[in-house]
Amino acid sequence: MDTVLSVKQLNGGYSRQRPVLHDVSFEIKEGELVGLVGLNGAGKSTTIKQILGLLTPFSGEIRLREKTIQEDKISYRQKIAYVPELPELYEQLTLDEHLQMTAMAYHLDKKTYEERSERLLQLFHLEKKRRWFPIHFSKGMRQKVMIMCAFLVRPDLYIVDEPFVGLDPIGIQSLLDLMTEMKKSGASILMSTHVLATAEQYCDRFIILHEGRIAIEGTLDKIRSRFGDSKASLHEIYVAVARGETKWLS
Ligand SMILES: Nc1ncnc2c1ncn2[C@@H]1O[C@H](COP(=O)(O)OP(=O)(O)OP(=O)(O)O)[C@@H](O)[C@H]1O
Repeated sequence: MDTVLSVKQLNGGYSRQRPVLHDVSFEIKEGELVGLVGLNGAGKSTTIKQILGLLTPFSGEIRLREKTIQEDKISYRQKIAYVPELPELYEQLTLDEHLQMTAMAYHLDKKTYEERSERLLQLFHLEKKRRWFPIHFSKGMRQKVMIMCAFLVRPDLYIVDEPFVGLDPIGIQSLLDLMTEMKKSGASILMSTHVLATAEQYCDRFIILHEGRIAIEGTLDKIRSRFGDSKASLHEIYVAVARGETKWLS
């Protein structure tokens, strides 16, 4: 499978005097769902901001389909869809208008837009709310709008930041089903989450960040074998390592 995202020896953060990320390297291939895991402040959101191009690496590089953001900013950005942890909607646009604006930004044709948006509206049970403004939405409904916008465009890479907090069980399952479907069609997904039991079921691989460095990376089987317990859950391994009860495994 081709590599979609390549992060090499990334040092980054908000000020050069106090970098947050230290020598972070990983790849995501086509069709992979990779879980980005770590305690509060470990550097997950900072990693995501670096990939999105909201922060510039102090050193190292990030390539999406072999190109850095500097080489072609527009095409780089169009290959990514981002679902933020906190929904950011335009208060003056209806749900329909959010979807239309996304379709325009990503140059979707009318037929594709109509087919995909209908399906997403049904899946997230929001068909009746298409003319509503965000002020009338609950937090979970706002989150669903962001998810629908991301899945409307079908990019090479989805970046999903903590999707499981705030969604109802049907919303969570719909999102998991969509991610599985997109993976099958070759899309790559980087998902940051604290909900390790769900991550364990759905992610192909994990990147565990601790204090801005990759502490462990690999499939659950690989992580279990390094931990020395073939039945341990990701949660158990992560808690033991983060509490310093066992040494880091990489
Ligand atoms: N805007 C900012 N300016 C300066 N430092 C920041 C900023 N945002 C985060 N940091 C620092 O960067 C480090 C990593 O934070 P980050 O938000 O990447 O963690 P996280 O793993 O996403 O945590 P959480 O699980 O709490 O969302 C922390 O030490 C934090 O204080």
